[in-house]
Amino acid sequence: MSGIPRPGSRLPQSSSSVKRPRAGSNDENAGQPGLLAKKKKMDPPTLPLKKTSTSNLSKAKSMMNIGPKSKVTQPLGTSNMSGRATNVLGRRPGANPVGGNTSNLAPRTRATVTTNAPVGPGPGPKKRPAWDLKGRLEDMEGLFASTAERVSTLESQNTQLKTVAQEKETEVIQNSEELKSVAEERDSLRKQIETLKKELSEVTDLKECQAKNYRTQLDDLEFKKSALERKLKGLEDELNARIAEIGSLKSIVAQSNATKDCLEATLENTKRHLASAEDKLTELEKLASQQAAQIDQHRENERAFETERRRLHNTIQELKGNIRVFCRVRPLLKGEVEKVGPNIRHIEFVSENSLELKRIADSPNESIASGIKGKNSKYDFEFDRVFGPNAKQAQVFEEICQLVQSAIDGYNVCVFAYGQTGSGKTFTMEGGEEPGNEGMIPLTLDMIYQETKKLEGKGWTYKMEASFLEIYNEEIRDLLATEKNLKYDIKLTSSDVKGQTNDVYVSNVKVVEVKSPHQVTSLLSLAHKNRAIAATNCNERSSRSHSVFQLKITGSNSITTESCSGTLNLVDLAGSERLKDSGSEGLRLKETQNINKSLANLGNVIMALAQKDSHIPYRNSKLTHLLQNSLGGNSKTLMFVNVSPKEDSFSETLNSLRFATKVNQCQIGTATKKIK
Ligand SMILES: Nc1ncnc2c1ncn2[C@@H]1O[C@H](COP(=O)(O)OP(=O)(O)OP(=O)(O)O)[C@@H](O)[C@H]1O
Repeated sequence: MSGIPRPGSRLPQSSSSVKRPRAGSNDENAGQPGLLAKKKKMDPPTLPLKKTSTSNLSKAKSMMNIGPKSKVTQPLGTSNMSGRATNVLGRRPGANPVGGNTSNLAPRTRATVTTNAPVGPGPGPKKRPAWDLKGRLEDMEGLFASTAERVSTLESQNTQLKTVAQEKETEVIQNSEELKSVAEERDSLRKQIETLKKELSEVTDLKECQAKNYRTQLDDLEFKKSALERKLKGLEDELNARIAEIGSLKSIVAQSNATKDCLEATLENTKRHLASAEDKLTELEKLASQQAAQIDQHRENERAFETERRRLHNTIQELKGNIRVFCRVRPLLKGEVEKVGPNIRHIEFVSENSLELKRIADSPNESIASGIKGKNSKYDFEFDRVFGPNAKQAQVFEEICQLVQSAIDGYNVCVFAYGQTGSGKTFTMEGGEEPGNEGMIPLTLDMIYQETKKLEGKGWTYKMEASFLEIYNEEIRDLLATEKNLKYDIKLTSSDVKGQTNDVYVSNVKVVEVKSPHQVTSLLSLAHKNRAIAATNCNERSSRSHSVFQLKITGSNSITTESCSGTLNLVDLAGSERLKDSGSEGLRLKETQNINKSLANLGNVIMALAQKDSHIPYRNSKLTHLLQNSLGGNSKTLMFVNVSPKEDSFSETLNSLRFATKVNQCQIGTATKKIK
């Protein structure tokens, strides 16, 4: 900056003391390189001006001869060196500018002159005496002339200075404008700084907020990272396991490859064998077709053998007699053993088909029935088979299975169980409750199923239809009935084209097709239930009625076109005790009379058949009427005579055995097979 002080600023001590702003100083322009640069551009013309101004001032001083010892209190054109605020021309603010008005200057100069103060440099002219007016005038004129000269010089200097001042003023104006623009710029910069600070604080807040978010996110990410690390660990473990698995699989693959090679070799070998086997197969097929023809021939023969077997079987049965009698003595029951001991003293089992009934002298409670010999008397009986108390159900069934075979072959078969109450009839026919004690009915069904299954291979198909009846007081009841109050009548139906009335059937009776042997169990339990409903005591009821289980077996052969039909009757007769011994009266008397009548009629029918009577009294009782087709020429009959082992039943046992003997002595014609 030039030596011209800014308005309001301190006047510098000397030109040399004028401080230039340095970069990095505290001057307000410091740090504004743009402005400094501007100033630097402006400075070069200012610096010479300063020198010029200083030298001009010195010149002016010397021209005015103003020295330090001058008594002029306000020397013109000098600067106030005391440091008080003056303008560049040494004037104080408000003083007249130097050279601005010479008329103002003159009086002052004159005033100065009047003070006789030495003017100009040097020792000055010698003081003239007061009287030397001329000299003093000359001095005054010389002084005036020099003063005028100096005034003109000063005026020219003043003009110069004015120019300079104008320039400076212009410069000052420029500078002040510049300064203003700089200040404005500074203000705007300050505003910008404020704005920036505000923005900075906002940004800082934002950053903090973001940082917080980032920290939260970082925490989340840390958590996820640890979770992922754990997962990674798990995956690594799994990977290791997989790698191990792959290793083992590789070894398996290697083994498999080895096996595959081996198998391929085997395959090749097998192919060779196959080729030879195919050749053999062709031979075998030839052989097989030959054998198939042979098998057909064998089957044909077998069917012929089967027919022949049936014929021979029937012949054997005929030879054995169409009525056969088996005697079965049941074991002593637990309570009976406790009373009389384990031994059956009065029955001796002589052989497989004979027994001896002895009257024991000390036998308790035994009344002597009519026709019974005295004490210690013996009665021998012979039957087709005698079973002792140890005979098992299966053993008994073995003997009757021939008859069951006959029923399958198309014969009508009738199996009776005859004997006094409690002698074991129901046990024999239906069986006991324990497994292995199944009676003739379930065992028969089992056998029929097995046999018909075998016969399927020979072209036979069979159908089994069962019904279960009870004859109580000469009335028929259906033990399988699901409906009540139905009327049951015995009827005959024509079974052939000639219109002969052969088949006996009961109206309204329920006929159930039996498709499995197990079904018989449910049929037997239904029959028991229906019996229990009919009487408060089932056992009592069962001993007072005849029960008839009928199984109609029909078969047809698709190869031979044969067909057959047989009916198997398994009859559990009512107790055969004598009327006078039972002491019956009322309903019981009627029951006993009916039982005895029907049993007697059964005997009569058998006798009539044996004697070949023209009239067979089937219709005299419901039982014989119902069994008409199963008693006679075209049927086979087996009677079980069941015997109680109790000594006090001696008379009843004797009667039963006598009745059975009579039946056993009968020869009832020749059985005929119902084959179409
Ligand atoms: N062979 C046997 N082995 C073992 N127990 C038998 C045998 N026979 C019969 N019983 C038993 O003797 C008792 C009488 O038999 P069951 O009821 O069969 O006689 P029942 O002649 O049918 O009599 P009811 O005329 O009263 O019907 C039953 O408890 C039965 O279990």
